Amino acid sequence: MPVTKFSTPEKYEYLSGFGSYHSTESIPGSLPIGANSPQRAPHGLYAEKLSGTAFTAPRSENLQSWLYRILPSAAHSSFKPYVTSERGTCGLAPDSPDVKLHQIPNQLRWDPFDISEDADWIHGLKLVGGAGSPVMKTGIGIFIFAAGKDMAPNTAMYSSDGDFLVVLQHGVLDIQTELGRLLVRPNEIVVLPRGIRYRVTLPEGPVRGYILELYQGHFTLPELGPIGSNCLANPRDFQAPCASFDEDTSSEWTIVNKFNGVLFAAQQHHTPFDVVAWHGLYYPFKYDLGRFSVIGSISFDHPDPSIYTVLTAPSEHPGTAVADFVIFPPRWLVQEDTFRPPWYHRNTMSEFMGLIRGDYDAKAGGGFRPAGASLHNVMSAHGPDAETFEKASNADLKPMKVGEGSMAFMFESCLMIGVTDWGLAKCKKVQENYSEHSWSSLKPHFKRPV
Ligand SMILES: O=C(O)Cc1cc(O)ccc1O
Ligand SMILES: [Fe+2]
Repeated sequence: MPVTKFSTPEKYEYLSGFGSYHSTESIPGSLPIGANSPQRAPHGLYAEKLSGTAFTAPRSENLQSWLYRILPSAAHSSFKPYVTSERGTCGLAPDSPDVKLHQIPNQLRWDPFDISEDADWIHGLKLVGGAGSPVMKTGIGIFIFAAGKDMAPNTAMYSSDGDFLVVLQHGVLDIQTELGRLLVRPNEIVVLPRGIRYRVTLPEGPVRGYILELYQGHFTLPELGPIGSNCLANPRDFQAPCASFDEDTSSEWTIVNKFNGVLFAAQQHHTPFDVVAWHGLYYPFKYDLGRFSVIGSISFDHPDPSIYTVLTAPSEHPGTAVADFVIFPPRWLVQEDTFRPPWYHRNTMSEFMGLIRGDYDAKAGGGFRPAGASLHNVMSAHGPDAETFEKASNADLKPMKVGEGSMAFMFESCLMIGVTDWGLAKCKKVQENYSEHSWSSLKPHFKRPV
C-alpha cells in the first residue's frame, strides 16, 4: 500500500522549493520593484529586514528576508520575565540558569508522553535533553510538546535560541507565522526558524510531538553523492507560506520570547501578523514525510541509516552533523543472505529516537511505542531486541514490506546528549527495565568448529 501524500487544503497557499528565493505579496504592488528599502515603501508599509545568518555569510549559506509590514517589530514595551503558575521557571535550554543536564551512558527508553489538555503550546514545551548552548550558538535542545488548548488570543511566540524542527505525532497544528499560515498534520514536519513570530492553534484538539532546536547554523538537505539528483526528500516538496496578514493596529498583544531557554514577554498595541509581503531566503517551511523517496539495498547487507536523512545540520567538519533528522518510512526489504534489521552497534554519534505511529522493526519485543522515545548516547551499545534477533535470523528472506503504516525517526547528533531532571524523573516515563527487557535474554549461539 503506497504511503498517503497530503494535498493542500483550501485557505492555505504555499510556495514550493527547499532553499528557493521566494517573493510573495498578499496585495499586488506591495513589494518594491528593484529595491529593498525605498524612501517610501509601497502602500505606506514599513520595510524590515530579518537575518538568519551574518550579513556577510557566504552566498551559499546566506539567509535573509525583507518584510513589508504595517508597523515594525521594534514597536513594543520592554521584555519582562514571563512566569506563569503553570509554566513556573522550568528552563528550556541546556544552559538555562535552572537546568541541570545528566550525561549518563545507560540506554534510555520512555513510555508515551502524556497529552496535557490544560496546556497551550508555550506551557506544553518540555526540554528532555540537549548539548551545547544558545549563548555560544552551539548544539541542540530536544523537546517534547503536548498541548490541548490554543495559544491565548493575541499572543505570539518566538525563539532567539535556534531553529525549531517540529515533528508532529498527534493532532493538527495551525501555525500563523509572520510570513503566512501553515497547516501541519501528523506525518508532516515544520521548521520555524529563529526569530520568526508565530501563534499555534489546534483545529482538531490536542497535539503532541517532538522538537529538535538547533542552536548553530540551519537545516539543509543532505548531499546525494552517487545517488544522483533525485530521491530522499525532493526540494520541490518543501512548502513555505504565502504572505497573508491581519490589519490590527489597536489591540494589545503579548510577545513571548525564549531567550537562552528563559521566557520573557513584552506588550505591543498591534498584531505581529501584519506582513503584507515578503521576499527572501529566510522563512518557515513544512514537509510531508510521506513524500520521502526511500533508497535501500537491493542486493545484501543493511546500509547505514544516513540513507534516510531528511534534513541535516552540518558541523564545521564535513560529513559530521550537529544533528541529522532521519526517518524510517514504510519500505521493501529484499536483501539476500542478510540479517535485515539494524545491526548491533555502538555509535560515536548519539541517537534520540521517536515514533510517530506504528511499530519499529528493530523492537519486535514491544516497549517502543508511538509518542514514546529512546536515547542511545555516545557509544552506548544497542541494537535489535532478543525477539527481533530470533525472528530475523530465522526468517524466510522473501521480499518483505516493513513499517507498513509506521514512521519512526531519529535525531542523530555528534554531541553527547545530557538529559534534564524532567526527562529523567519528573516526566515519570522512563522505563526501568529497558535494557534488561531488550537484551538480557540474548543467547550465545557460538559453536566451536570440531
Ligand atoms: O539504532 C537504531 O535503531 C537506529 C539505526 C537504524 C539503522 O538501520 C542502522 C543504525 C541505527 O542506529
Ligand atoms: Fe542505533
